[in-house]
Amino acid sequence: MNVLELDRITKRFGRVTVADELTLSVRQGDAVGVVGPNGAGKTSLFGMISGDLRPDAGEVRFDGHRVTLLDPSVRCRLGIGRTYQVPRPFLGLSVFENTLVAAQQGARTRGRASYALAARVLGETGLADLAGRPAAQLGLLQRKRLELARALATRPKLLLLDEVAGGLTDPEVTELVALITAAREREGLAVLWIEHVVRALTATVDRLICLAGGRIIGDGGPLEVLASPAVKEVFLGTADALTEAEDRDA
Ligand SMILES: Nc1ncnc2c1ncn2[C@@H]1O[C@H](COP(=O)(O)OP(=O)(O)OP(=O)(O)O)[C@@H](O)[C@H]1O
Repeated sequence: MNVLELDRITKRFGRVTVADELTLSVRQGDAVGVVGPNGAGKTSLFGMISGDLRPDAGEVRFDGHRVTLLDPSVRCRLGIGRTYQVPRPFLGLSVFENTLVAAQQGARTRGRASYALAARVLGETGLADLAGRPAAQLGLLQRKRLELARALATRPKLLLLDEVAGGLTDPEVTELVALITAAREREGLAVLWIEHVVRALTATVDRLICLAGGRIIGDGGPLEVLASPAVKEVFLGTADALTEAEDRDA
């Protein structure tokens, strides 16, 4: 069953087209990577799924609902959780409080249930020992973990990850991949993951799409998509980086 359907969505900013009659389906439990050169429209695509951005035309359907015109908070309660490229915790709140807000507002839990959910997610994301620390005092990996914890605490059916591996060391990427894989296995959630760290994607996803100019120019198994001439062409300057990542993973 499809959890997400984008039906010919179009979005333009002046002369820049970030989605050009883009059609995409994601099935329940799928893990789909999203790559594309800078400015391809990846983050805008997430915005139209999460509700931060409205398409000019086309429809977004989630879990049987037409959500195209719904606010982000409503979509979140329906089961769309997302992380942002630049983590957005409430800096004045502790790690636990940040996660609790997500459990209450996103998953609509109350009282003891919300405390239990927040505590469980902090355990799963390796943040339990930092529960009382103000978010402002966290390092990069810990902020990324908190971003993930906040998204998971909304109990999503679809998790949108926007470059959660960027800026991390190799062992940190491995830890993050394990964490995301475990969350998928436990919750059966679908994942859409924008990532420049291709190694993280190839280790996690079953399917990769490549965006360029607001269109999908590659869709299929990760290695097959990365090897396609159309995808290599749009990456020109970074083609070597992609090949190196493939070689490392082989
Ligand atoms: N709110 C906005 N107003 C005007 N232009 C925008 C807006 N949001 C995005 N754009 C433009 O749309 C294009 C696509 O941006 P988007 O962030 O979706 O790309 P991306 O594929 O996520 O890029 P990156 O890999 O660099 O994060 C860019 O040229 C960007 O400048």
